[in-house]
Amino acid sequence: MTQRHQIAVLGGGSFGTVIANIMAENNHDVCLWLRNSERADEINRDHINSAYLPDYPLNTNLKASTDLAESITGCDIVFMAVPSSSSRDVAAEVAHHINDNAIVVSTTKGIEHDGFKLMSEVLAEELPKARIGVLSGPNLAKEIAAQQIAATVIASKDEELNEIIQALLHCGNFRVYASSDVFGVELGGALKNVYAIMAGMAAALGIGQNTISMLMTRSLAEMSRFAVQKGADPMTFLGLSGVGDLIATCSSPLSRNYRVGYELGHGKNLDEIVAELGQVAEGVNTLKLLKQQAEELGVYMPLVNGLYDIIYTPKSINDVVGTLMFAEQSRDVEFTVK
Ligand SMILES: NC(=O)c1ccc[n+]([C@@H]2O[C@H](COP(=O)([O-])OP(=O)(O)OC[C@H]3O[C@@H](n4cnc5c(N)ncnc54)[C@H](O)[C@@H]3O)[C@@H](O)[C@H]2O)c1
Ligand SMILES: O=P(O)(O)OC[C@H](O)CO
Repeated sequence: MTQRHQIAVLGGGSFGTVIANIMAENNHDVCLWLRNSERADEINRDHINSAYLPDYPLNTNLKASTDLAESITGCDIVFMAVPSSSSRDVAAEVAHHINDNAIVVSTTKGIEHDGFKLMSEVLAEELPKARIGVLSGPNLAKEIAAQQIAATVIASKDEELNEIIQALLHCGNFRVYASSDVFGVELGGALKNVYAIMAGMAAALGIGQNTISMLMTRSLAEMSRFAVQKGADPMTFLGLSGVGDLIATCSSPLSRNYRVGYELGHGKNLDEIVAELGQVAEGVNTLKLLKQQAEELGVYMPLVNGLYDIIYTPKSINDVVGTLMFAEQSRDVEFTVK
């Protein structure tokens, strides 16, 4: 018989709710921590999170709480599913209540403003005794909630942690692969959000399949070039957390980042789009950080620069496309060419 774990999932948005529910279905004790007491009451009473996933019935084993101490105390596993802008603050609070050597898994696909830190790095600083992992992959929460088949990656150097998380989340429609490349898995999840904005914008302009293929493939090349410069293994980008998530997010209106791009492509203002979305589109923040970091490292990232120019400078989409198409002739898959 598999061990029954006591688990807290921090963040009651769409992804937090979905993973919490899978683990509750797998017969673990799961508490979803969220700030909104009406939503917590609704989950406990009606077993639904109507604000995020109104058609997704929740397992009656899944409890919700607005009390962080109550949610975490005694847990051996904690999942972080809050936006990157809140991760450090939440982790600092978690530090007061968490068991030594508990497992903490980040699901957040974003980058911290100061120092270009990924969330596992933030967690390691705030929770130095925790065993840390990262969960990332092509995981549009609404598709998982609709019981569509999906897969993800758990990444940690701690092989036992990987095995525990694989067993926790595995079910008939969700499969978990393992990796030891924490940095590569996490970086892929954060970077692809930027290219999803671009893909959404392109979709709004009615582009064809050749153009879509070019955009996605050159996005992967650009991400990989950046990753190599940061010391990451570009091969990880060929997996689910890299190209897999890039395809999902660049192809689906269920992605918030794609939707931001789609509205931009229709001429809407960014601030208005973000306010109307009401959920986190991490790519908006990541774009600025990525452009700055690429400049500091001297990495050539024409797609990132072009998107930045369209959003934050008076340059039009046509100006940027013109610049990209007449850039110096280049090699394909050049990041592997020595
Ligand atoms: N939705 C997906 O398909 C998906 C899949 C995989 C990973 N992710 C990543 O997971 C993270 C969360 O995504 P999501 O889809 O659940 O986002 P979301 O916007 O649906 O939910 C985030 C939740 O966190 C809450 N929150 C924000 N700041 C908080 C704070 N300081 N304390 C407590 N709660 C706070 C928000 O109120 C919201 O309920 C993102 O980084 C995202 O990239 C999302
Ligand atoms: O809705 P998005 O754009 O944050 O994308 C969600 C997930 O990252 C898809 O894997």
